[in-house]
Amino acid sequence: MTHQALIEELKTLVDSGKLLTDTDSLASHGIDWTKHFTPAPMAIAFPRSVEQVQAIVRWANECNVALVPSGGRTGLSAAAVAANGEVVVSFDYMNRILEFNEMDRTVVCEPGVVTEQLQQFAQEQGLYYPVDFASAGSSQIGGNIGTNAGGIKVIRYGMTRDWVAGLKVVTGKGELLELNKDLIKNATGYDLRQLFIGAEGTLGFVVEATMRLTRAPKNLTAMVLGAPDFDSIMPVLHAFQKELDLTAFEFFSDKAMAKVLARGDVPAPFDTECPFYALLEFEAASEEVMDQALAVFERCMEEGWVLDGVMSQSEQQLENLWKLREYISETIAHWTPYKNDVSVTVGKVPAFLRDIDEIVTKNYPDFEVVWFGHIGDGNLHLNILKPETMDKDEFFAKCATVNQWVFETVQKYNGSISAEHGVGMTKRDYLYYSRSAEEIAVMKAVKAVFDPNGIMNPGKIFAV
Ligand SMILES: O=C(O)CC[C@@H](O)C(=O)O
Ligand SMILES: [Zn+2]
Repeated sequence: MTHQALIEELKTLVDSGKLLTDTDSLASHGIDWTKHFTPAPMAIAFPRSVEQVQAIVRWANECNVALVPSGGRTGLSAAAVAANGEVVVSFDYMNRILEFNEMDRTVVCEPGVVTEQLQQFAQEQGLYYPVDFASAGSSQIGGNIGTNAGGIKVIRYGMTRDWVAGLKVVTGKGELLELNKDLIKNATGYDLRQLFIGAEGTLGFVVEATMRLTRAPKNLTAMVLGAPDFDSIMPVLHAFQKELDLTAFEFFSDKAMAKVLARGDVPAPFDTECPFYALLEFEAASEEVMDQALAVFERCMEEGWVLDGVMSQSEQQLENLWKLREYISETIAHWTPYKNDVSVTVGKVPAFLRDIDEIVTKNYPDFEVVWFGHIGDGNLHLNILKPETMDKDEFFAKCATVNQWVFETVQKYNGSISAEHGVGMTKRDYLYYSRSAEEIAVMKAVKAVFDPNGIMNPGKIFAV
């Protein structure tokens, strides 16, 4: 079938005007936030119903056309990039909240519901959807499920996986499966819902998700603390966790802070300059909790783990302190960073970070290295900034040579080469550092069951 004939047939499967092939749409919907792939999709389809998604999948099987799922396109591993003539299936028009079950505290969402839309809906019901990150204003629930998105509240609330009560999926064969039926208890064999979470659209499309909500936190209060060295950060975490249930524990280096402050729209937390900063958050539900937090803070100062600190006294101050952390990724995007998103168990973080820092300092003497991340979960974001004058391809090639040592260290510590950004195309060649050959073989076999013709997001997680 000719290219034009394929497009004409596909057009009949979606509502009128909901198949786009103009250059701008192909460029914008064929890519995510990774900047090193050239988008080249065949078309962008915008289904409005489960039936339309099924029709697209059946058509793709018949015509042997690959499909790429597309949500808010805020991914950082190129899992939603269409660079090989695929049809992008965008969920922008399947974005309704369908149902709220008060007794179950669940919300039934179409996959295109934006994370912030769900957070706001929860708030209107006096409840809370706790998975949160800087891109919550654009990312969609379907994409969050596809990548098992984490973010800034994982230390207390876990990952997206922990909030999915049930899923409806269209497999790579076009079948509609209803997974777990929103039950809390269900001991009836394999939990297929979990397979689709973090599958990056390689098994099928999520077409409906029931998400759990929880009690809204009371009087969230943040502290930003300046530390004299990295080794002081983990004792601070330990000291606070002994007394309080933290809702966040993040860290960032002086370089990260300097870039954010240079924007001019975020106030400095205090004057003392420190090499590292921790941002922690807790529910100051009573005077007693507040006193406990202040007592721990004083102890950290006495021990020399903290040089200076500030605590939010209002919503506005809470927001401003969070901006210091949440603006980092967007701010450093200007330097086309080479990204790593690695994790180890929390107890191994100090030794692991020291080893990795040694590797990057030795190998990137001329590059700026920016450390930040969700250190309370053992998740570190290592960003290497491109010098302004260096060519992009040369820079990425240079960074890729150092990967081997970084990932060997990850493997040595039994860590993960992708903590929360997924594998996509950017990390697929390194998957074996985190998953055994047997595991990868099982994953491929699972894919073949749900997607025998290999039309679902090929080339993501593993090469085709
Ligand atoms: O840009 C990054 O490396 C991390 C992005 C995001 O996961 C964050 O924690 O801000
Ligand atoms: Zn992150």
